[in-house]
Amino acid sequence: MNIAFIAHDRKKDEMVNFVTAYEHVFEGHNLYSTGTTGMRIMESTKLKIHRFMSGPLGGDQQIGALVAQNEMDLIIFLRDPLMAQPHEPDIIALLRLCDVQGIPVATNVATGELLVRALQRGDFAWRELVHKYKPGEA
Ligand SMILES: O=C(CO)COP(=O)(O)O
Repeated sequence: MNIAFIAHDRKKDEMVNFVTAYEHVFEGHNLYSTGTTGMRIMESTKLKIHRFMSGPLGGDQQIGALVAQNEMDLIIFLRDPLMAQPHEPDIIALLRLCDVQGIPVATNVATGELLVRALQRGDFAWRELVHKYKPGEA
C-alpha cells in the first residue's frame, strides 16, 4: 500500500511516537511524507520514506497529486487544530481530494490507530483492485 505521513510542527513528536509504535506494520509498505515529517520519522526508525517538499513549500500539494490519481491508499495527517498555517488552502485541498477519491485519512492518532489495525487485518486489500483498474483515468 502507498501510505503518506504528514504532521504539523506541534504534532511531529506525536507522529514519531505513532509511527515508531507501528513500525513493524509500516515497514512492508511504500511510504511517503512531507519533508520535515519524513526526516523526523527516519531519524527515529529504520523506515525508508520518500520525502516530498516541506508542507508550506508545496509538499501537501505533491501528495495531493498522487491522491488525485488515486494512487495513495492511506494518509495519516496530524494537523494542528490550534494554529493557523500559512498554506491552509493546500491543506484543505488535500483533504478535499481525499474525499473526492474516498481515501482513508486520519487527522488524529485515535483514528490513525483504527486505520493501522485495519491495515494489519487486511481491510485495505480492496485498494489493490483500485491500482489494477483505474476507471477515472482519461
Ligand atoms: O506543513 C505540513 C503539512 O501541512 C508538514 O510539512 P513538514 O513535514 O515539511 O513540516
